[in-house]
Formats: sequence, structure tokens, C-alpha cells
Amino acid sequence: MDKTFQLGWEEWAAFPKLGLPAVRAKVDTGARTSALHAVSVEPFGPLDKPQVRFIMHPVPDKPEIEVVCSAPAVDRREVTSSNGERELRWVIETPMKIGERTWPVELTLTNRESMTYRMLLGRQAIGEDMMVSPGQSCAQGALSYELYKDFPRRRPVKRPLRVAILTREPNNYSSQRLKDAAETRGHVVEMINTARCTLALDAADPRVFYDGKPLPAYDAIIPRIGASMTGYGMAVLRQFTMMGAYCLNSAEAIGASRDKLYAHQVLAREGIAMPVTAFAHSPKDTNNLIAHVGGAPLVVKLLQSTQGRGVVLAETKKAAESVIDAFRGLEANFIVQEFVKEAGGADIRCFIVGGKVVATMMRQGEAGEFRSNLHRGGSATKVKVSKDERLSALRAAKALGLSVAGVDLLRSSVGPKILEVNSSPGLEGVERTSGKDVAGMIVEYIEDHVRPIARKTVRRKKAVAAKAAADTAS
Ligand SMILES: Nc1ncnc2c1ncn2[C@@H]1O[C@H](COP(=O)(O)OP(=O)(O)OP(=O)(O)O)[C@@H](O)[C@H]1O
Repeated sequence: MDKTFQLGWEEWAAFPKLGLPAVRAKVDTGARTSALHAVSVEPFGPLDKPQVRFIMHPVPDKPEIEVVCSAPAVDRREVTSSNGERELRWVIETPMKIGERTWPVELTLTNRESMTYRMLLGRQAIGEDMMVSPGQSCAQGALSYELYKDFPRRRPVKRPLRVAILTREPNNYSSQRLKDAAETRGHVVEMINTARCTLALDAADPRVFYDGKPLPAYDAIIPRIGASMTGYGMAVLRQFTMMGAYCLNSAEAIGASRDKLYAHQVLAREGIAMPVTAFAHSPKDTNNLIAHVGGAPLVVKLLQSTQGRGVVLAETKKAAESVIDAFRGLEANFIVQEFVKEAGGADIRCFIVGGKVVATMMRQGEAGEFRSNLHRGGSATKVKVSKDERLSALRAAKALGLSVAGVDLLRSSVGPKILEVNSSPGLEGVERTSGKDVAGMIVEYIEDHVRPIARKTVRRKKAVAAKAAADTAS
């Protein structure tokens, strides 16, 4: 039986690792190397293991379909194109599937926008047992560009991602764990100090500069924005979103969860149980505030508080009045809250990744301390949460629109009461206590949600170009 693998003068190829299900290629035995259409080609990753990221428009008459690809770079070499021009091109190696057969091929990356075929299949990629029939088209069967129709909804392929962690603490446990988890899976991680980013607001080409140099297009951003940087961090995040990056938590969701008063209103609107909470603007309303939460004992919390710093327990009405007066004197914003005594100085942290509680821990304050924060000497232990607790934590994260969240709740006599929803929850306590690889789960979630297509960028660029043309004409 003839085992020769027949190729026609044109063939349909698929590149599973690049996320390209159908590319029409011209077979050209006159050319040594194969070439693939690529724009915005950017190298990234460590020097000893370089990667290239590029954008491919697989459908010639539909440039709005953009697929972001990345692959290990094997070389950078000078190639002479058919018109005799010499060009320095990145070379990648990736599996190619034609018909039933898959084999690794080397591809040089070049802009083939003006060519009919997005790919040229050169003789180096044609094996010894293959034969080209010049009179035959698509000897291995036809694919279709229809495969790109539902593209944004398809599960993206696993490719090396260029990930940035937005943090001012690159060496802390959470940043390092996320970096390790991503690198173990073949991704490249860069730590970006939020405070050092400069934003260039240009409708056609929004950029982020770092130390005066433009930052590249990232596939994903992991925001680890500290409370003191919330406003600017959100702006940086919005900019990266405009540049087409997938952001683990959106700027809006982070802003909503950081604004404690607003977050409490959202939870209340969604009917999620929490300690009765009150807020007043006028000093004349101190008595009303105290009455609203059922009188003393009660908790007064600074809206800007973190790590339990501005959280005070007032055991008597007199003490409550003094604390409220003191906070008002300092012009501080605060809320007054029912004290959930039966929680016994403990709270439960539910770590949520993509609509699932993936790890939990119970934090218990030191003897005589009603605040359970680990920074205040509290200790963490394993805990099994009830269905009610799990569901209310999930509802709280969903209400605020957070994909990754640390939801704190109190065990009250009438069921779970949500205390707070954190948008940059620390990993150390929860990983050490639960023994779970939470960082790994976050990276897997990112892999499943990174956009395979950068359509928005194209649409925006087109809209800006069209407006400029209209302005010139008028
Ligand atoms: N209403 C309450 N009833 C009982 N205990 C409470 C109440 N509010 C807070 N606590 C205790 O005080 C701790 C700190 O409160 P909270 O989490 O609201 O403060 P925070 O400063 O925002 O802390 P974080 O750093 O976790 O954001 C809680 O973990 C909990 O143990």
C-alpha cells in the first residue's frame, strides 16, 4: 500500500498550540522555510528561554478576527522573501496538523497582510514520505473559517502567557507563590510596581509606561493592589484592560469592594446577611446611630481600616459615644456595627476562585481580643464550612463582581454574617492552613479566561481611524 502523504498546491492547516483551528496555506517547494502571518511580534521571557507573542489574522477578508498567539522562539534569522527583500524574522516551532497528521514545523513570523495566503508551507516542513501534487487542491481535506465563528466563547488553548503582577511587594509570599505557580506552568511573569506606572491616554493606542519605556501587551494582569493605592491602581488596571489584557479582578469590582460603605450597601441590596450596620454624616445623629444597631456593645470601624487597625469595640453606650466623638473630631469616616458576640473573637475566611470556595480557614483572636486578624496576633486553623456559609460567601463575591476574593464571615446565632470581601486576599495564611495550592488554582483560572482574541482593540482602532478620516473630509 502507498504510504505517501499527499499534499496539494494549497492545504488547510491547524495549529493547536497557537489556538489556530484553520489556516489556509500555499504549498511552495521553492521556499525553504515556512512563514506565518504575524503582526505586533514581541519577544518576552527569560533570555535562555525566549518566547514570542504575536497577533494573527487568520481570515484574510475579516481582519477584525485577531488571535493572540505565543510560542517558544527557536531562532531569529535573516530571511529573503519572494520579492528579494531581506528581513530579520523570529522563528517558532509548533505542531501543525494537516488532515490526520500532526508534526512539528518551524515557522518564520512575518507580515503577510497583502498576500492571499496567511501561510506559506516551505519544503523544510515537508517530510521525506510526503509528496506534493501540483494539480491538486486540499488533498488532505478542507477546513473552514467558520471555526472562528464562536471563537471568543471557545476554551482558549494552553499557550505560554505573558503575565504581569501589579504589586508594590514583589517579594512577599503571595506575589512569589503566584509567580512560581505561573512559571511552573510555562508562563512568564513580570512584577510591575503600580506606583511607577505612567498612563498615556490615547484613544487609538493606550499605553502604560514604566521608567519611561512602554510596557508590552500582557495576556493577563494579576492585581495585588494595596489599600493605599486603590484609586491609582484602578486607573492602571483600566489602562491594561483597554490594551486588551485579561484582568483577574476588574477595576470596578476592586473599587466596589474597597469602598466599605458601598460594599455593605451592595450586600444589603442582594439580601446577604451581615451585622446590622449604620452610617451617619451629622454629629447630631450619634444617638440614632447607636440605636440603629441595637445599642451597646457595638463595633465602630474606620472606613479606611485594614488589619483590624481602626476597629474598636465599645462595651457601653458611653464608650460608644466617646469613640464616635473621637473619630468625628479626627474627621474620619466610620461605620457603626452590631457586635456579634457569639462569634467569640473568631471569623472565617473563604477563599474564592471563579465561583468556588477553594480553601477556608478560621482565625481566632488572642485571649481577650475580639479581633481575629492574624496581624493582631490571631491564629489560623482548619475549618469545614457549612453549605450556608459557603453559599453566602459565594453570593458576596458575586455581588461585588470579584473572580478572586477572600470573604470574611462571622458565625452568628442566626447563621453566617458577612464582614468583608477582600479583592487582594493574601495567600500565606490560607495556603499554609488548608494545605491547598491556591496560587495554582488562580493560574488555572487565568488560563481558562484569557481572551484568545483582541477584537476590542481592533474595533477601537478602526473607530478612531474612521473618525479621523471623517474629520479630515469635513
Ligand atoms: N461586628 C462585629 N462583631 C464581632 N466581631 C467583629 C465585628 N466586626 C469585626 N469583628 C472582628 O474584628 C476583626 C477585624 O474587623 P474587619 O475585618 O472588619 O476589619 P479590617 O480592618 O477591615 O480587617 P481586614 O484587614 O481583614 O480588612 C474581624 O476579623 C472580626 O474578628
